[in-house]
Amino acid sequence: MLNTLIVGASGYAGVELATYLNRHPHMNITALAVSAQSPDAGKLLSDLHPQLKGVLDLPLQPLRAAQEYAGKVDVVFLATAHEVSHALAPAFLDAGCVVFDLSGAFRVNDADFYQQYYGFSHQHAAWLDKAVYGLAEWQHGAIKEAQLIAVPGCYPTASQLALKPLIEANLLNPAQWPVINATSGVSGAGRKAALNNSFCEVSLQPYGIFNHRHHPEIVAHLGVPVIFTPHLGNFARGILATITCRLNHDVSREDVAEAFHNAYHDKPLVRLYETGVPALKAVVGLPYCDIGFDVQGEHLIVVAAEDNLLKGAASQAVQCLNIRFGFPETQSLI
Ligand SMILES: NC(=O)C1=CN([C@@H]2O[C@H](COP(=O)(O)OP(=O)(O)OC[C@H]3O[C@@H](n4cnc5c(N)ncnc54)[C@H](OP(=O)(O)O)[C@@H]3O)[C@@H](O)[C@H]2O)C=CC1
Ligand SMILES: CC(=O)N[C@@H](CCC(=O)OP(=O)(O)O)C(=O)O
Repeated sequence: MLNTLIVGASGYAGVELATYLNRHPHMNITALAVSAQSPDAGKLLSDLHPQLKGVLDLPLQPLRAAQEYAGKVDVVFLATAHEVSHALAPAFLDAGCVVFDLSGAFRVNDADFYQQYYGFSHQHAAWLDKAVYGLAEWQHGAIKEAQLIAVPGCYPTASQLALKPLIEANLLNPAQWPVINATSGVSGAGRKAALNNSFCEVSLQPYGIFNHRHHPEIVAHLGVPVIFTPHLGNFARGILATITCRLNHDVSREDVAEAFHNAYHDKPLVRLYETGVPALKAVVGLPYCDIGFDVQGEHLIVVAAEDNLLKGAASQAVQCLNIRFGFPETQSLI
């Protein structure tokens, strides 16, 4: 059994992690933590998230110092804001824990990127260097060796799973950058109340045009330029990405299907559609990324759908845990 701590357990991603890890046969949840000043400290997780009543009635503990858990936990999940993960991860890593960070704090190995897109100066270049990007289907070997796994962002997971097979197979015409239009449910913004994610304010709108922090994350890991425009929709969860690309001359529909098949035929958490394209209802509440496409001449439209809190966050983190420790990849997920 591996002892684990979930930091940020009361949040939207944290409660999903707690649910998966609670039913994982090789994991023991040692503690659930929130901030030292949290108004929820001392409450049961199941008081805040009643779907866990009688299932997981552990209290939320205020996290005063990471060192309190040294020697007591083997694995730490950080489901915390980027700055919080940035501050906490090194202490857990120095104590020998394997850390799965759901934030953006260790995803891109470029210190300037953090100043520009996250508004803080990165202080842990050595850990940034060692961190492995946890895009599970593509990083199996590196994840197995890693002590710090930076779980990808929600939009970057859907976008990269859709585009990477096409890029690897050299099917895309570089003269036209892939155009990613993706819509997320409001849970993508976390559980804290804010005017811009309150019920009456949200309709359907693009945001972060040309400057969302997931754009450089996608480009850094795909290795090709893209146009990325996120949208906020008036539903709770799910991301649907519609991606328009230009194929190289003479690339057929069959070539596209073969590239996806080669990439994912043995990957249980990516589901390919032989015809049609996915809708959110196929993936909400589930740990899959579903991918479908259509071709007209040299034009290709790929659609990828996932639950932002699951394949876009918590289930991918647990998938990475399973890979890291040699458990079946879908253990506790399906
Ligand atoms: N929501 C999503 O779709 C996705 C989220 N992510 C990333 O996952 C992380 C968590 O996101 P999400 O669950 O949405 O966020 P939430 O705002 O819902 O939850 C944040 C959690 O962190 C806790 N917390 C805040 N400050 C501290 C602190 N100093 N020490 C310990 N715990 C703290 C909060 O509790 P309290 O404030 O009471 O202390 C809460 O439990 C973020 O980095 C986010 O970017 C990644 C992919 C998708
Ligand atoms: C709808 C919404 O607000 N989504 C968030 C992205 C989700 C998230 O938490 O960001 P990471 O994946 O980088 O951790 C946003 O656009 O900032």
